[in-house]
Amino acid sequence: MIKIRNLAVRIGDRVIASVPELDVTAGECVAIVGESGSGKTTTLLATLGLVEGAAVTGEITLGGVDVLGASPAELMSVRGSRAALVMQSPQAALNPTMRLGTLMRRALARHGVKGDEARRKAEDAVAAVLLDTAILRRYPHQVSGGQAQRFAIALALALGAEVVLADEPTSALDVTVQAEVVAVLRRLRDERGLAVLFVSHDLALVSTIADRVVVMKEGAVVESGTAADVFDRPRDAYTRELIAAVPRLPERPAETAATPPGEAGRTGEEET
Ligand SMILES: Nc1ncnc2c1ncn2[C@@H]1O[C@H](COP(=O)(O)OP(=O)(O)OP(=O)(O)O)[C@@H](O)[C@H]1O
Repeated sequence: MIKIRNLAVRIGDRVIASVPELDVTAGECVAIVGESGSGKTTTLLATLGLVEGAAVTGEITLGGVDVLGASPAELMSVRGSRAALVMQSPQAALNPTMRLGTLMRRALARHGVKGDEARRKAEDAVAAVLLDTAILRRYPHQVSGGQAQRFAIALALALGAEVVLADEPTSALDVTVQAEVVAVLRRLRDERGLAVLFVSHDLALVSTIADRVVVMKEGAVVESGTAADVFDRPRDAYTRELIAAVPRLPERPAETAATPPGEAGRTGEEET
């Protein structure tokens, strides 16, 4: 789904993100963590071909498309369908004058999906993120931040997204709502094989979803490995510092990779 090799993003002489190797496969969540300015967002935006004003070199494949060699039209097409960006403030990205159902229908129509099929896809996607279909009749200002976030994920699913790139998707939300949004992503990863690239500075939250973790500092990867390796046996001093700064890491879901699909990482909170 995502393959990065020898990525370097430079502004003048300064390398703001350098990632030798990063893969995200179907049914897997990889988190990039690190303090502010470490290069997390730059890496995510480079993966989508959205970095501007910087020189990007290396190899990036997203949903089968060679991002650095693709035409603008090819990039638009992969971003609009197979890969979706979920941002911090989804409400800001939703047209305030349209009901969510209209918004979803218009997006589907642009992909040639109309009528009953569009209605069915919209309802399926909304149910997949554990929202009531009544939400489709509401305007963006009539839903909470967590609901808007989940609707944004539903929109991506309806359009056929196989990979979601989430940039601090939960930092504008309170803790319980954060847990709900992450539970939805976890469920979609486990049940639909969604690939998730999750960028966050919140290690406690990351520990509840990541299968693998990449730690960045000052634009470089200082450590990467399975969540168990990075959280339980950190090798790098900076990773140990980051972990020490978290009051108490929540218990991670039972080893996600070894658990059959549909069972991994499920907790009661997602049913709320
Ligand atoms: N277009 C740009 N022009 C100049 N500098 C930039 C640009 N984009 C990013 N940077 C710099 O590159 C570095 C990495 O930024 P980036 O946003 O990737 O960090 P981050 O780890 O995502 O931080 P945060 O958690 O605060 O979002 C920062 O020092 C930032 O100021």
